[in-house]
Amino acid sequence: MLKNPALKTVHAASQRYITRQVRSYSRRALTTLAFPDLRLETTVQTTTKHGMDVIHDPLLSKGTAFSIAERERLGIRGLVPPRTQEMDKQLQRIMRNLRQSKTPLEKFVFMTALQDRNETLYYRLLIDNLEELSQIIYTPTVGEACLRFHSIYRRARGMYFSTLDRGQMAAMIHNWPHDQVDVIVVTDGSRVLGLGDLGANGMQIPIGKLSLYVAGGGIRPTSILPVVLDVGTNNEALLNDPLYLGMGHRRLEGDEYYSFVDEWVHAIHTRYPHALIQFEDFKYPHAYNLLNKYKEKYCCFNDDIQSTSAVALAGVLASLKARGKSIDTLNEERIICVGAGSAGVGVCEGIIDCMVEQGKVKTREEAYSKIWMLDQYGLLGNSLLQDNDGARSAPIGLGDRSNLDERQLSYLKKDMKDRMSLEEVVKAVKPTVILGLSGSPGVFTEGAIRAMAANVEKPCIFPLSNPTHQSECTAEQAFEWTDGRAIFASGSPFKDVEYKGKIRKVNQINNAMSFPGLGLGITVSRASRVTGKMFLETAVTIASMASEDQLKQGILFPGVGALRQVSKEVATRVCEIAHDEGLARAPMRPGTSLRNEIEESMWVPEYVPTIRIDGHI
Ligand SMILES: O=C([O-])CC(=O)C(=O)O
Ligand SMILES: [Mg+2]
Repeated sequence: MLKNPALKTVHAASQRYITRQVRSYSRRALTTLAFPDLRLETTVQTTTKHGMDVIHDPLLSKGTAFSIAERERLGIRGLVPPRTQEMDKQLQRIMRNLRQSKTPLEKFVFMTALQDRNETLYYRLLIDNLEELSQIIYTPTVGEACLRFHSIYRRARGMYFSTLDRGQMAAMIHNWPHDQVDVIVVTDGSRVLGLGDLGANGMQIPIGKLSLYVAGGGIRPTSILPVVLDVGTNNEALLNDPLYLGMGHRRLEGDEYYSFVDEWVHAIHTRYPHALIQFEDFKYPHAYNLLNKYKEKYCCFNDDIQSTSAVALAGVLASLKARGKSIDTLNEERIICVGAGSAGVGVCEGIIDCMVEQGKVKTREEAYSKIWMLDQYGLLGNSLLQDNDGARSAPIGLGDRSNLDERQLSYLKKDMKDRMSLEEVVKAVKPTVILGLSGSPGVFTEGAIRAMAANVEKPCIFPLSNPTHQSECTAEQAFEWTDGRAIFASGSPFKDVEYKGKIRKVNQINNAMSFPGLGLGITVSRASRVTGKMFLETAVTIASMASEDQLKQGILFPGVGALRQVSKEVATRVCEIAHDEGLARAPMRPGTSLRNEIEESMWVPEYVPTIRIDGHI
């Protein structure tokens, strides 16, 4: 066992037993002068590396925090400044430097550099300042980092599978240095947030999502894998940019595209059969087609469709409570959804599933009748009733309803004119909730929101597109146009708003609230599939987290700062479901509660003594 390369030993161990106990070393070894920092019960990490290789490995490095004994053992004496600095001092220094960076993008580059040097410190900093720093390494700044990926690129992270690699993927996957991978986030960069096709620049999204898996869901940093499937890009600016780092051809489509993804999924499955695959930022309809193709065969889900849906549903359910209603009255809501892509359709399907599950609608069709969907041309309505006054109808050749698929057509309102504007639909429908998943900033117009507020006491206004500048309206607008009565939630963070002398609370409905906990539950239970029930219950769990007092103030659930607590609850529920549905492959440890098991399995960034293994101990 000691002959194994050290990291291999650590990674092959189960999620729970992250590092080995010193107990497994002989007492003789422990009494030697090389181990004065260890006691019998100390947890250690082991490595075969030595000298500069230890300092330059971000998974092993402690920067200035190596103890004298470690410096001796690892051959790094003299290679770092003499004073051993504890983590809290390092954190002070890093935070001071970070705050000196002027722009969010500079902060992003700073954080990436820290992650590349010392992952333990990076995650400690992130966990201690989640609210502030998630806005840098994740939405909204990650959007800007994707736009500039090819100019801020410094150091390799994650894996790229490109059209050059067809036929080679099953071999290539072995280039990844870790034997245990629990969570993979993969994108083809075709619809990055609300920013469109960014090709291989989309890599920052899987990296950012996985940082939240570690910081918010306690997944081990060695067990994550960010992936870009570079099938080309249709983004002209990138195609014409000589510094672009992705493939310089147009996107594969049709069979070529699907067989490319197929090869990758099979390659992944051969090396990492237990890993959870999260599909991220795939454009419509690829997102749905891939999900349908793989969800019954592999442990996978689509974040934009399913976890956005879970958090949006959680938001709507919590808003019912905030309006003094019971959460099982969802069928009484009138919901407008602006956006008919993967996120819009996904969110609405989650709401429909929940209405059906609550049993208050007789048929699925009845549930569809509670949601009015608009795309970029307006309401999905009856084109025979289309108003052809020119101003409102789309130019010839655009807005052709014949390309709507079955899923979108379920929302088509046969008794209403096609392409009605949002304001017209609001006046006709008197919605209680309005959802924005359009990627079109400003589509929640003043007229539409004022018309909504004229009919309901507490209008729920949820502009969910990301990043911030793609939001359908701002928090200030929502409160101003509703005379401060709105229950407001956005996809990207906004600050609370002072309106008429009172602070109005904003909420963030971002899938970040759900996927880390879901991934943790799947990892601990080793669930073989991700099911609809898991998402439904994730929503109900999140919706039950705000106190009565918070609900009264318009707070729907705790924010990103409380992500670890939220993840613990979500993971516990997901584990229970995995066991109930017969999908769990990890046995329950006798005598432990699921919640304890989840808690114990969450990785905590702290320095543990490092031991060099060279076969002599
Ligand atoms: O990344 C985010 O902030 C949420 C998300 O998945 C998206 O907007 O595509
Ligand atoms: Mg996404």
